[in-house]
Amino acid sequence: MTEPKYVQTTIPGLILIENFITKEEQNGLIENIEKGAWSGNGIGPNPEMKRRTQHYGYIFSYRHRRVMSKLGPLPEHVDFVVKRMLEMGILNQSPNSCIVNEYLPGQGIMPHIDAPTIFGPIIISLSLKSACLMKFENVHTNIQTDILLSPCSLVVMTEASRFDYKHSISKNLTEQLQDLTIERDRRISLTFRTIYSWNGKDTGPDPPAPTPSEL
Ligand SMILES: O=C(O)CCC(=O)C(=O)O
Ligand SMILES: [Fe+2]
Repeated sequence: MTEPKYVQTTIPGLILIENFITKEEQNGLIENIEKGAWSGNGIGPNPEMKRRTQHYGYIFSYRHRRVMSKLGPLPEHVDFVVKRMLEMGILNQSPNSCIVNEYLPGQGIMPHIDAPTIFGPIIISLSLKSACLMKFENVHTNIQTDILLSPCSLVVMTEASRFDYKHSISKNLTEQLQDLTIERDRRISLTFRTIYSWNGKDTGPDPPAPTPSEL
């Protein structure tokens, strides 16, 4: 089995681990995800989104920029991922939200900071299938840095990388990082977060609306 490997980056607070899961584990996850209910492309709860998503734990509305409802615990097929994150000390508490994103060739995500009023201080993304670049832009200096997200890798945004950098994924069909050329293909990611402004109550008060730049 290929061991998880920590990769050094120049972005403060960013943790990058290649081979966080094996190819077999990736295939098992994809098989389960394909059976799940996709939203987007006209289908609720996020019908306006071109990119398809699946929401585990809580339903998050991108249009309303808030958590809409609680679904329950994360599904069993992601348990081994959470267990490994806890064992490796990446988190000391299980996340209560996981959003699956599907990026077809030509799809990406605009530069944003995940809403700090809604989501906790650690944002984790597990990459499946196609590699892509994630661009980090320092909001104070505007300096941009590309990070390679290879299949089966885990990227963990903490501290400055989580709060002082916007992250984005381009729509480009081909990407270049030094000598490496990436032909973008279908990518699936699982983003693990802790939703803390929801207070664990379905009837709790709405979290404060974040400013557009926060999302
Ligand atoms: O697809 C990813 O790896 C990141 C997704 C993301 O940044 C988000 O949903 O906020
Ligand atoms: Fe994000």
